[in-house]
Amino acid sequence: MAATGGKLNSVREDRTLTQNLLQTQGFWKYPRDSLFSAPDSLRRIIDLSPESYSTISRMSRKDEPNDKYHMVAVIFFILGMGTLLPWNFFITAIPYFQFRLNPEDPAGNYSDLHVNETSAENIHSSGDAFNFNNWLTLLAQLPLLLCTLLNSFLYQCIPERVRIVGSMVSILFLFIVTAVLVTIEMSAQSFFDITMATVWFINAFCAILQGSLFGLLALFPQKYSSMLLSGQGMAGMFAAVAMLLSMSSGADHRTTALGYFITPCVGTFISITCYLLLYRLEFAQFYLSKSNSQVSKNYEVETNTELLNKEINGDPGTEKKAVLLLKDGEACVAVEEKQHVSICAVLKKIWIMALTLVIGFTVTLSVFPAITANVRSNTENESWAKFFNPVCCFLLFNIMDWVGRSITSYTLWPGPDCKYLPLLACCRIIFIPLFMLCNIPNHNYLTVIFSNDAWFIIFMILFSMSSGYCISLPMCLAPKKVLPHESEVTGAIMTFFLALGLSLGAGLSFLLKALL
Ligand SMILES: Nc1nc2c(ncn2[C@@H]2O[C@H](CO)[C@@H](O)[C@H]2O)c(=O)[nH]1
Repeated sequence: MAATGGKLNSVREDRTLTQNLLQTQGFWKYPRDSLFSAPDSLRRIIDLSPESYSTISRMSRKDEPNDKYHMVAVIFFILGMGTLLPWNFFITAIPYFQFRLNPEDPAGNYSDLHVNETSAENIHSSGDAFNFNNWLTLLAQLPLLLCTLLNSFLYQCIPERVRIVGSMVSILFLFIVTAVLVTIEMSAQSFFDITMATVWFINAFCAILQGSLFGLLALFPQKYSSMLLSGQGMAGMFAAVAMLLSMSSGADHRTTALGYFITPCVGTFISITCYLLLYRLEFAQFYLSKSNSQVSKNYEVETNTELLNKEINGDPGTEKKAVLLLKDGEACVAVEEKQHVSICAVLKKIWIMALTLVIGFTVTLSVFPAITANVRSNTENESWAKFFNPVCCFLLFNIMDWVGRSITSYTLWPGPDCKYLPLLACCRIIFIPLFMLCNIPNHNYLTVIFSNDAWFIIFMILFSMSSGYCISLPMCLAPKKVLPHESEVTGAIMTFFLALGLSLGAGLSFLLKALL
C-alpha cells in the first residue's frame, strides 16, 4: 500500500528565463500532460543544478492576504460546530425521545405534559424497551466509520463543494424532519423507526461533511484545523445550552422540543451560508486556489526531467520534478517533490497513538451517553431534578471535555516516546463500573452505591476531562512521530481509528446496559 504526497519545495522565480522559454519554444502549444514531449532545449534549461534553485517559497508570505477580522477562522469554527450538531442535539434530547417511546403513552399524547413530568419514573416504567440510548449511539457512530472509508473513494468522484453543500443541505432537511416529527402523533414503534433512520442518515452526511472539511483544511495553515476542532467541541455546549433554554422557557413539552430542534436547523443554515461565503473571501481564495491550481487553473504546463531526478534525488522514496509554473500569467521554475508514503510504515510509527485513541473513544462512548443519560438526581428538589441530567451530564461533559482537549496546548505529557500511553488510557476503564453504580433506576443486577449527586458530578468531571485529554493527546502526538510528507496520511489513519473507537464504544454500550 502506498500513497503519494506531493509538495512544492523550492522555487526559482525567473521570469526572464521562463518568458523566453515560452516565446522561443512555443511551449503553450503543448498539451498539459505531455511531460516528455517538451523539447530537449527546454529540458536542458530546466535541468539546472539544485544549488541554483534558491528556496524562495512560492507560498511566500509576501503575497498572502490577511484573514480580515479573522473571518475565515470564525467560519471554520462555525463549520466545526455544524459537523457535530446532529450527534450532540440527538444525545442531549435523550429524555425527550425516551418520553415519546414510553409504551404507556403509545399515541404519543405527551403534548399536555410538561417537561418536569418527564420524570425518571415515567421513562423507566417502560424499562427503556427500545434500548434507545444504545441504538442512538450505535446508529450515529457506525455511519461515521463506514463513511470515513467511503469518503476516501467519494472524494475522487464527487467535487468537494457538492459533497460539503450536499451533506449540509441533507442535514438541514433531516433536522427539519425531526422538528416536524415533534408535532406529529404516531405509535412508539413508528416513531422509533423513523428516528433511527433519521439518526443513521444525518450522521452519514455528517461523516461525509467532516471528512471533506478535514480534506479542505489540509490546504490551510494549522491554526484553522484547531479552529474547526474547537468548533466541534463547542457543538456539545451549544446543544446543552439550547436544551436548558428551551426547558426553562416553561412551555409545554411539544413547544419545548420544537424550539429545541429548530435551533440546529438555524445552526446548519448558518453553516451553509458561512461555507458559501468562504469562497468569496480573498484569504480563503488564496489557499483554495492552491489545490485548484495544481489540478488545472494556474499551472498550465509541467515538465519532468530525468536528469534532474538523478542529480538531486538522494532518497529512493523521493521523486523530484522540475516544474514550469504559470501562475496568474507569471511563470517560474520549481522543484516539486513527490514522496511515496507507505501506510504500513506510517502505521508502525503511530500504532501506539492509534491504539490510545481507540481506547479513549471506546471507553467514553461505552458509557456516554448510553449509561450516563439514565442517571437521576436523588434529591427531592423538583427543579434540581429536572435540570440535573442536562446540566450535570451533558453540559458538564462538554465543558470538561473541551478543557481536557485544551490542556494539550500547554503540555503533551507523557510525550511522544512513551510506550505506556495505551495503558494510561486503559486506566479510564474504572469509570465504567463507577457510572454503572450511580443512581440509575431499575437496576437489574447491580445496586446503587453512589447515590449522592455529588459522586456523579465528581466522576463526570474526571471522566470528561480525561476523555478530552486522552483523545487530543494522540491526535497531537501522532504527527510528531512521522516525517512531514507523511502527515497527510497520518491524519487519514487517525481519523479512521477515531471512528473505529467511537463505533466500538457504541457497540460495548449494549453489553454494559445489559449488565446494569
Ligand atoms: N471528532 C469527532 N468526535 C466525535 C464525533 N462524534 C462524537 N465525538 C466525540 O465523542 C465524545 C462524546 O460525545 C465527544 O468528545 C465528541 O467530541 C465525531 O464524529 N467526530
